[in-house]
Amino acid sequence: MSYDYEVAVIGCGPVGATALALLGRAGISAIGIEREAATWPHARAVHFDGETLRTLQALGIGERASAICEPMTEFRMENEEGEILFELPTGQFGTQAWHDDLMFHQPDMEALLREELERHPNVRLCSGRTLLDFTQDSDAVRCRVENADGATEFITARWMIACDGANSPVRRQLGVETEKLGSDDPWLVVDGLLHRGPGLPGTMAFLGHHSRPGLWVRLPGDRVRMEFKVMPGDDPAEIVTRSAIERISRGVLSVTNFEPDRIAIYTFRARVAEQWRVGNVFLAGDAAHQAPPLFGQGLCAGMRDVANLVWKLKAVARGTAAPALLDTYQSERLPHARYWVEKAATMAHLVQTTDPATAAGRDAHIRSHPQDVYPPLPALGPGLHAGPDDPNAGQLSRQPMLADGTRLDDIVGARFLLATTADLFAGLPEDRRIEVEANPEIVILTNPEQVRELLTAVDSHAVVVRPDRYVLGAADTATRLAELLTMIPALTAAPPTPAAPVVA
Ligand SMILES: O=C(O)CCc1cccc(O)c1
Repeated sequence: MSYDYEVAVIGCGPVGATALALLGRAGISAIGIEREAATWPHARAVHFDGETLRTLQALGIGERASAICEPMTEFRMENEEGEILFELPTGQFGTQAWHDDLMFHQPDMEALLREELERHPNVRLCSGRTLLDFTQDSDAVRCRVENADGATEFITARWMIACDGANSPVRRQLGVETEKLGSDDPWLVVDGLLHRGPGLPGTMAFLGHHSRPGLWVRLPGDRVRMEFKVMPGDDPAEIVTRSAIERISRGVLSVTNFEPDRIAIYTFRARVAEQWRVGNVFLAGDAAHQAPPLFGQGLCAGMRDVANLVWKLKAVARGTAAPALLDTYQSERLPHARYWVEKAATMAHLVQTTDPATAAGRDAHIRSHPQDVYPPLPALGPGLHAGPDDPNAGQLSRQPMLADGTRLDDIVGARFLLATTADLFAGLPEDRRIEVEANPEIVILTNPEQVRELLTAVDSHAVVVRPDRYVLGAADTATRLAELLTMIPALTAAPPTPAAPVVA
């Protein structure tokens, strides 16, 4: 079977563009089909975590992305009376060798991603084209696409990644249902420039005001975002006026000091698609999961989706892994994303209570359990790792920053990493050692400066990390390490069988 491209990416917002850029780096031929002729001029997402920066680093744009972000400096929650219920430390370089929390203006970030796409001749972004429908068989997906001039054409691809948003036409055509995890609540989102006036302190505040719950977010430059719960009795036409915004922001966004560029009512939703893979079609980003913006994980989760998927597509396309590896996309990513959707829905429920007695109970609980506020990072669901018996398996690995300022991923690239003590590696059977050393998909590091932090984190003498930076497993004996290595597809895959794509 021949096809025009190995991958068709439907929808090229930040998640789709990242998928295309990762495919570009991986040398996989891909087309992006984007309905809009130009990128949206307004922000939707505003927050990346350190893991996302690591994905951008893998694209070679980590520093440039970081330069257009502002680190979060303070994250707190206050109640109706202005009492601070929790304040989380922010602003530090974390385990990913980037700031843990970074705020950005989405149009700037999308421009950077699109610029990156230009560098890859194997990927092509087609804007102003709409996927009308598609069919698939076991070999390929056939897309019927409408061009800007109204003409239709057919594009075939071995796989499709649908990054086509919360309303995902692809998900609908597949008949995939979504699981609802919280209530649907209308909120007013206000974005703009705060030219004069201090705004609220810090970068991120959950305003647990039972009279009108809200969020405060400071963005790079003069940009700010505030979100307010729409209350019973609000007049939808009045609530979006500048004087209403001055009133409900308690004067923070006043008519004279604040210039809005987006005022919209949107619905906080918590949803997870029940199936993320149907044949050769994969759902990613908002097509697969939607969370209220508490914890700012919506886009981060979408970036994780495509970071998880693309290295697997490459391995299967190049014959270094069996096609069954692609089944681990849903099994690993769905529970992980669901965790964040559930946590965000729970936090949204707590923040937006409008009953004073319930709010008082919430405040008392947070005062006595401040450590419960920020959820610990989840592990991947079952898949290509040694969990659940190995507590490190399926967890995000750390990224050491070396003494000369090099980030370790820049040495590892998009490969498996075996970080180990020299002694443990020497204990492997010789034929296994030679095989691992000869495999171009695996980097072996034994230099103590490079591996110390990784080994300390897993409290072991060896750790295997996947190309998406998740831990495959840790080992303390040569026998266990040899077992772990058998899980690396490139060491066990059958010989390649893929048909060569015909690049249009
Ligand atoms: O309101 C938004 O869109 C994001 C809010 C946000 C950003 C970063 C961290 C966080 O907890 C919430």
